[in-house]
Amino acid sequence: MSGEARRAVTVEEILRHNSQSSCWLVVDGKVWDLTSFAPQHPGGGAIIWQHAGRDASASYNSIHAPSVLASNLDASCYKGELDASTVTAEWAAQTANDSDNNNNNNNNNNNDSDRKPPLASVISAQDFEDAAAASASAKAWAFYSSADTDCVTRDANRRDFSRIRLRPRLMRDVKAVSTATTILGERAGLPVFVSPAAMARMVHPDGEKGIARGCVAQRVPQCISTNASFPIAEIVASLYVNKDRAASAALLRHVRSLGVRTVFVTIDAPQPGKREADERVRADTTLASPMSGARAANDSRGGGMGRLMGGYIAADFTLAELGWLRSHWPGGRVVVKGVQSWEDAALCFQAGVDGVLLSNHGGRNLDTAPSSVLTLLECQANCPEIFARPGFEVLVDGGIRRGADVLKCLCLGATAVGLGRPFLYANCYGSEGVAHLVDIIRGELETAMALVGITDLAQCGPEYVSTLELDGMVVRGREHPYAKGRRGGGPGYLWNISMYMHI
Ligand code: HEM
Ligand SMILES: Cc1cc2nc3c(=O)[nH]c(=O)nc-3n(C[C@H](O)[C@H](O)[C@H](O)COP(=O)(O)O)c2cc1C
Repeated sequence: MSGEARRAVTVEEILRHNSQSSCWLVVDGKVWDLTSFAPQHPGGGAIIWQHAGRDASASYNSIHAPSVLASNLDASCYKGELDASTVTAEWAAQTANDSDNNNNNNNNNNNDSDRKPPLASVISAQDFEDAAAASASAKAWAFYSSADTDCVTRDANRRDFSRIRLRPRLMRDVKAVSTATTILGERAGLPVFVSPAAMARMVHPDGEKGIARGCVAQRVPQCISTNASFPIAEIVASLYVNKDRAASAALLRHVRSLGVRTVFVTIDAPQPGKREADERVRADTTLASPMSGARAANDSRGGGMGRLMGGYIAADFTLAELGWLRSHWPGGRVVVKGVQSWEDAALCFQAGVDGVLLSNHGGRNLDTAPSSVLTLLECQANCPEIFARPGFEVLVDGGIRRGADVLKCLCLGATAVGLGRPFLYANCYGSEGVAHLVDIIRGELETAMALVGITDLAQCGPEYVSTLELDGMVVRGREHPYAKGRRGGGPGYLWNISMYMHI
């Protein structure tokens, strides 16, 4: 920052930039010009314009790490230090009103401890979910829990696990049960990893860092979203996501240089879903802040936070570009996340990637897509070869809430499973909550393993599950069993992949 930019800036001057056409705001005593950046803000321009000419520290700090502004904006956007001697009671009071509005509508971390039960009384993933429902802000709860339109797929992800029954084999020695395994070449304490989820800071100031701390000791690998609340270097050692390929390549190089060995490419979000609970909360916020201009961010499909995230996503990343991705990820592993049909799983397998994550984004993008465990069954029925190649991993996420769900996936050929929302919910308690969740899932898995008669994950096999209740829903082959008519021929098989990186 230049010497000139370090000058003291008066409130009177800041107030001259209180509009969309000239938008300055103060964060932690520093004055920033966000005029050009605001329309591209991934969380929407409205939230920034709402604070034009004011102090935005409370709003900013509840979501972002201190370094985000400086590391994403050009140095010329920094205007100097707030001249504290010029702060008037009226300016300070307006700022306080804004923060109250924002905290009520958007953020949290304000005195929620009395609404959460003590951690020691939490004994299941569902208990964590209930604790989050009771203690997170309306905004955070809507963002985390919502899913596309009628939430059919989100709910089926969970329900289909209860439709698969375990088949115990008894009279075996199950005194010593081990859940240790390897996931994508990394030693792991159990066959579970953290699925990437944006904005973990909405329920706890430590955000993804808290999840990381809770996982390291438990040897649970964490997949970090490019929409994380912190710079990546602060988590493993926040990312500004850019859909232009050169920026993505630079991002890959940076992440690789931090020692990250696996990149997950999420393909199931070329368009974000229509998450109505999330959109309704945003609509409420807009109404509460008439000067925000947020209506401009709403279109006929709604303007929730999830929808705004879509601005990041390139909808033209295709199978052919997996080679490009590999060239920018030398020596590392590539996993394709969001596979929802056996045909795409087989294509990824043939393309030579290191694995697929069978996932429907927790039901957040395309409602009525198959539950993830149904996709797993579909792969078994149509392309069993993908389970046989050493080194090619079939991972699953979506609706996994119990150790028994983990066991069912492994018995059906998965090498490991991801949990998304449970980690976000556990993070309401910070890293301690995250570690506690891992303990719970491990304990449930050990019990389920012993009770079906196995002591090591290598012994998992399809003989321990009955899938009869789901078998009628498993697609076989490429063709519809009887619907053969097609108007206009159709485009055949197209692959539309988004460039949405994860490490
Ligand atoms: C260069 C600076 C900034 C960057 C790179 C940035 C980036 C982001 C990103 C990636 C998101 C998440 C979007 C999503 O995943 O849905 C977000 C959301 C958000 N940001 Fe920023 N941001 C910046 C500045 C600010 C400032 C100055 C404020 C305060 C006025 C702010 C307040 C918020 C809020 C409140 C959200 C949540 C959106 C919502 O409530 O719907 N950000 N930002
Ligand atoms: C709040 C939230 C944010 C998410 N953000 C991302 C993301 O940034 N990238 C991504 O690939 N998947 C994202 N996902 C999807 C998860 O990685 C995962 O596929 C899904 O949550 C698994 O389902 P579950 O929540 O039922 O465990 C997100 C999920 C949630 C709930």
